[in-house]
Parts: sequence; structure tokens; C-alpha cells
Amino acid sequence: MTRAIDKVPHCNTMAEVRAGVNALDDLLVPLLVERSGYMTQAARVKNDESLVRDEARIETIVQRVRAKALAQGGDPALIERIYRALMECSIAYEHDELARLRAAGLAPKKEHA
Ligand SMILES: O=C(O)C(=O)C[C@]1(C(=O)O)C=C[C@@H](O)C=C1
Repeated sequence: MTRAIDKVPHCNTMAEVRAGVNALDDLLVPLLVERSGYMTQAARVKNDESLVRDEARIETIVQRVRAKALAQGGDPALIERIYRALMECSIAYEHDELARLRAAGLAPKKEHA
């Protein structure tokens, strides 16, 4: 298996560096948009502000992506930082989406008796 880190060529100029970064951003942005779509789905399925932040799930994802980073020759600590920041953004977006869906007519979940 070719590791992600091994695909990075030696660059002699910043133009080469930036062309590589732009090409990866062209792949990353659509994936981030798709991931954000799942936050909208989560907001609707949870339909409860108190469930949006799920600490156990956050830690599961962190362990998962650290292992993947290592397998790809990356720095697990860097990928953990990126993912913790990404999930904070995702949580804020999920709250925004829940508020938007409520304003559009989503009825709040019934309280447990
Ligand atoms: O898995 C969930 O419960 C989600 O809402 C998704 C997600 C994420 O993957 O970004 C976002 C917020 C949660 O705190 C944990 C994970």
C-alpha cells in the first residue's frame, strides 16, 4: 500500500508546494461539504440540543483517525488536533442546523414522562 505521506514529491519552489496543496483542497472541500451534510442529518435525527455534543463519540473518532494517520505515515498528534477542531465546528454547525430545522417546523422531541 502506498502511504499518503509517500505521495508528496520533493518541491523546489513555493509554486510547486501551492499547486500540490490546491489539488488536495480540490479533493478535500467536496468531502468536507459531504461530511457537513451528515451534521444536518444528525441534527434532525437527534432533535435534541443536549445530544449534539457526544464526548464518547468524539474520543472514538480521535482514536480512529490517529490510527489511520499513523498507517498513512502522518503525525497522529496533528491529525488529532485537526479533528478536534473539525468536530467543534461540526458541533456548532449541528446546533445551527437544529435551530434552522426547528424554525422550519421540526417539532421538538417529546419530553420523557
Ligand atoms: O456522531 C455524532 O453524534 C455527531 O453528531 C457527529 C460528530 C462529528 O463526527 O463531527 C459531531 C458532534 C458529536 O459530538 C460527535 C461527532
